[in-house]
Amino acid sequence: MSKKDNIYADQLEQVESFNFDQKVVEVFPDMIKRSVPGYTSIIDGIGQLAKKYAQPHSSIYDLGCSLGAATLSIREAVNDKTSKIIAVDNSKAMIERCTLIQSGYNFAMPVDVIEADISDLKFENASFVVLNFTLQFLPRDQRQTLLNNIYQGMNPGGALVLSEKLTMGSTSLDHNIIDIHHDFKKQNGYSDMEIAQKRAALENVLIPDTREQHYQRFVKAGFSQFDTWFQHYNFASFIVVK
Ligand SMILES: Nc1ncnc2c1ncn2[C@@H]1O[C@H](C[S@+](CC[C@H]([NH3+])C(=O)[O-])CC(=O)[O-])[C@@H](O)[C@H]1O
Ligand SMILES: O=C(O)C(=O)Cc1ccccc1
Repeated sequence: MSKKDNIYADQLEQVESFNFDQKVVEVFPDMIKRSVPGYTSIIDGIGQLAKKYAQPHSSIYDLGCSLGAATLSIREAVNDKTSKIIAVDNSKAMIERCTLIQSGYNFAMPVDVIEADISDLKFENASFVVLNFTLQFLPRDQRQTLLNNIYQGMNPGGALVLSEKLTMGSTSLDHNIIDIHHDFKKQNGYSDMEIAQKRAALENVLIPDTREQHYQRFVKAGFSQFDTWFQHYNFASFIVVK
């Protein structure tokens, strides 16, 4: 059972930039479910999509795996011991906890949990790649290269699932959707102060793109087929097929 997220519940003298440290690990399942509309549906959907796209004798990548929720969903949905999942995160605290969690399950598909920067990876024989709310934390100038690398290492017929917080640009629509997302967080028990302090912590850390920016990157990397398979407010998930 995950502890309740109260990281921003008290007024802080100075709000530091958000990072995935031990404090966040302890509350992460609670934090992400109360903060990301549709998170549980997306995790379930990733398992279903893996059933369609994961190939035997191939590698499946979960990039920015955190505690490995997507990895678990795939391992549960795809009962194949000939393929393997490589779950990667650059937070030591996340990787330690993720390793412990994954070892507690007895699914057929083996899993390697690795502490690394996803920008340093070389992809090989990939059939299914997951970036579930991770690309938004990568510096903007590294995003295209990562997608190119994934495309290069992907087998024909393979697929990428990319989930992201979107921006609608500097528009009144964007302002209204952000307001609605904050109302969602309030309904899930966060106070106005918690919402404001978390927002400040994420400034310049979580940098959202527009749907068009994502679509342009898919085309530039070489992908020909893609669509939005899920969206709840400004949180969307794309399926991108090679
Ligand atoms: N360059 C990087 N290299 C590796 N990991 C990174 C990098 N940058 C950020 N991360 C990692 O990406 C994860 C983002 S959380 C993903 C949720 C998960 N996918 C889930 O399905 O529950 C999303 C969120 O909290 O909004 C964190 O664990 C970071 O350490
Ligand atoms: O909390 C938010 O406002 C978010 O955008 C999502 C989120 C969830 C967990 C860690 C960082 C960001």
